[in-house]
Amino acid sequence: MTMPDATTASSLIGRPFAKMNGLGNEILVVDLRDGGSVTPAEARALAQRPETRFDQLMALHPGLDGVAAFMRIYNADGSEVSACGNGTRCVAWLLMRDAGVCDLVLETDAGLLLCSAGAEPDQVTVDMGAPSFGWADIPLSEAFDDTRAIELQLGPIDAPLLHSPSVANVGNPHAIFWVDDLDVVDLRRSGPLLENHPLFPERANISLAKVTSKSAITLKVWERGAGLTLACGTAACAAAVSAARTRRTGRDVVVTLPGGPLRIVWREGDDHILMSGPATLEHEGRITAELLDAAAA
Ligand SMILES: N[C@H](CCC[C@H](N)C(=O)O)C(=O)O
Repeated sequence: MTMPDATTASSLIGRPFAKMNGLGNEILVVDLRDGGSVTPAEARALAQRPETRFDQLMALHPGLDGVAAFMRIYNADGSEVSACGNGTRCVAWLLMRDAGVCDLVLETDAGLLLCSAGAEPDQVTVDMGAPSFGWADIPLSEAFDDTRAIELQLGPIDAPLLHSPSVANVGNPHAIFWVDDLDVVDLRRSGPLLENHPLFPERANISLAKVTSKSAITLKVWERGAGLTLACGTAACAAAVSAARTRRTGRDVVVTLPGGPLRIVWREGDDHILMSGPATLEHEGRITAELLDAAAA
């Protein structure tokens, strides 16, 4: 009798998946509400396959009563995180399609996320909850009283290329550098240095943000655990609230990323962040041992 190897014994075999994207941010949704779980090695294997390639994997598990699903979120490097804005829009779009409803609630470690269908068939709005700005909430390894501009710079001490980022936690940690030119540095080189800077004990998502009006920001993002992506929903949220906190913009902005625009409203009153944008289905399928066999490598 041959012993099953890791792939044939995987709880993922046969589970349905949907390959989607949110403004080009590649998302793989795997439905495990009937059981199963994802290991970091399995996530890394699926991230490499053309059929299932992703920046983030959204694993759906049974949620509390009234919740459509509990989401566990994995970056392409296999690290598990607590928020993914584009991925949440994709999951909401898929589950609203399957249930024939116009709104639902999703749950993550970071809390409950109210999702609703937008005016256009591919548009979804997610209430991402309220941001945190305390240095220990980001988290940072040093105390800063004012997290609208912390002491961090890149480049010559007397003429830094990047400096004084705003930081915010919107379910995950973000550092937003304000620039006049989104190409002032090559994020493929400076992104990993900043993502892994000792100031960020849980690493961080790194953005270059250019304010173009009181209601418009353009953004480039180096994502923690995924690298350069075409879009990052939580970075758009972090940039929007940071721009408002520093009086660079109002609280209702369009954030344009390389993959396209997101509308972010930082609501007065409860300080919840409402993120609106598209969710696109590419194809659906089921997980096979072949798709996972890189995990055994
Ligand atoms: N890389 C992020 C998770 C995904 C964020 C992004 N894809 C989004 O749409 O929010 C992190 O490690 O916190």
